[in-house]
Amino acid sequence: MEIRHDNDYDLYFSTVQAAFGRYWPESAGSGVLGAYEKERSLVAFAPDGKPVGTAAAHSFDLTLPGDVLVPAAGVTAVGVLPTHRRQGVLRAMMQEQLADVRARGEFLSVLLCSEAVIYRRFGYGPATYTEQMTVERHRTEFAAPRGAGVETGSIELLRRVDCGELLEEIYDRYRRTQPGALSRPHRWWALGAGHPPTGPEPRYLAVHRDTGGVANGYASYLVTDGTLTVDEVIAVDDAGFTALTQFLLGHDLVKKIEFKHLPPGNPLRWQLADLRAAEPRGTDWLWVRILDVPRALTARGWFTDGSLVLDVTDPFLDQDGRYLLTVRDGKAECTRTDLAPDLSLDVSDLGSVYLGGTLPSVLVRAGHVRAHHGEAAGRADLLFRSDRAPHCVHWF
Ligand SMILES: CC(=O)SCCNC(=O)CCNC(=O)[C@H](O)C(C)(C)COP(=O)(O)OP(=O)(O)OC[C@H]1O[C@@H](n2cnc3c(N)ncnc32)[C@H](O)[C@@H]1OP(=O)(O)O
Repeated sequence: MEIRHDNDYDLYFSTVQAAFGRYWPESAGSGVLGAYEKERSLVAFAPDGKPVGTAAAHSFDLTLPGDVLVPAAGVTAVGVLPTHRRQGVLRAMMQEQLADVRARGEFLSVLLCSEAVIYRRFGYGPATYTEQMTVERHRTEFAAPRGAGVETGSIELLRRVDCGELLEEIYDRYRRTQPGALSRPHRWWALGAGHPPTGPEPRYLAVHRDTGGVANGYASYLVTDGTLTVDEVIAVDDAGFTALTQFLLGHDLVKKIEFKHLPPGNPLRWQLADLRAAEPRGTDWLWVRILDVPRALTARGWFTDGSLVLDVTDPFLDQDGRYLLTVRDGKAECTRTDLAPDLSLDVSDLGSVYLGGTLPSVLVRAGHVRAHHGEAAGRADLLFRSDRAPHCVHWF
């Protein structure tokens, strides 16, 4: 099998379509597939020269805990023709792609997976989670606010087509302080790539402005058949989030409001008079693959002093290693060590805990991670925590 880089769009696009068995309406050069980066598109060819698989990557910035922005490969469009599955095509493409990511100097790769059983073997672990929430209109009464978050700004209603670059600017401010968020390059907005509100589908946009008139949040929504569906609520602070959710929940002539993407730990349920009116349903979202343990661990911000010895296995890249992680005053050092380990874990589990969205102790209790003494899991929980729950709304 041969894997070629730098493929023409038509070859790449037609192979992705065949692998997924779909005809997407988007024509060449538009939508999420149009956002492809030629030099990062891989196509696998069978010995007879037929293209049988694809894997591509977008160049994103990922926000780490501590408001640190780092480049990350956003893996996408992975597919193998149904006639050539379970013959190692994906495995070969993953090897090639991770080597390419590393050659570019990136130490993180991220993806959204179609099935949760595929990517752990390649070193990816679920690292951010997202919540859906449905609230019936007649149960949307807010509890009387007492403290912070009381809103005095304003909301303007716009159509998607009238927003210009306003959403892009708000999103960019928001994602810089939200761990787990990905950049949405300008090209994506221009191409209408990704899910609403990036895409061209008709949407209403509630844009929030603070008391000084500065736009600092938006919510994208549409009403169909009595349901108001909210694609995303993006706000740079809690006051904006509260004002936008209050606006959406107060919409007349709808039976229910469905939030598709809320960050774990958001305050909405607690703001309703009826706590049970909004039961969250969670799912995994962004999966993280660490390619260079010391670089990854020293890049993020830390919030508790301490140290841990981590025995990390990485069978896919054949690069096991034992590391001493020492955190002082928000900064980490990470060096190879021969000291006895506190935790033994696969690199996919390190990816899961990296952004602070998965507790190491849960992975210990699940039997994924081995704790070598009674204090190890608790110490890891404290150390890996983030300043806020990681969340990613970007679809790619
Ligand atoms: C980031 C994204 O783009 S997510 C989108 C992923 N793509 C899809 O879901 C499209 C439909 N599916 C496909 O195209 C293919 O089935 C793929 C890409 C998922 C797998 O491609 P294949 O070439 O068949 O995988 P390959 O033969 O290399 O298998 C590698 C390993 O993964 C396992 N595996 C692959 N796909 C699956 C699956 N869907 N479920 C469970 N195990 C799987 C194989 O059994 C094999 O296991 P092993 O490590 O024990 O040997």
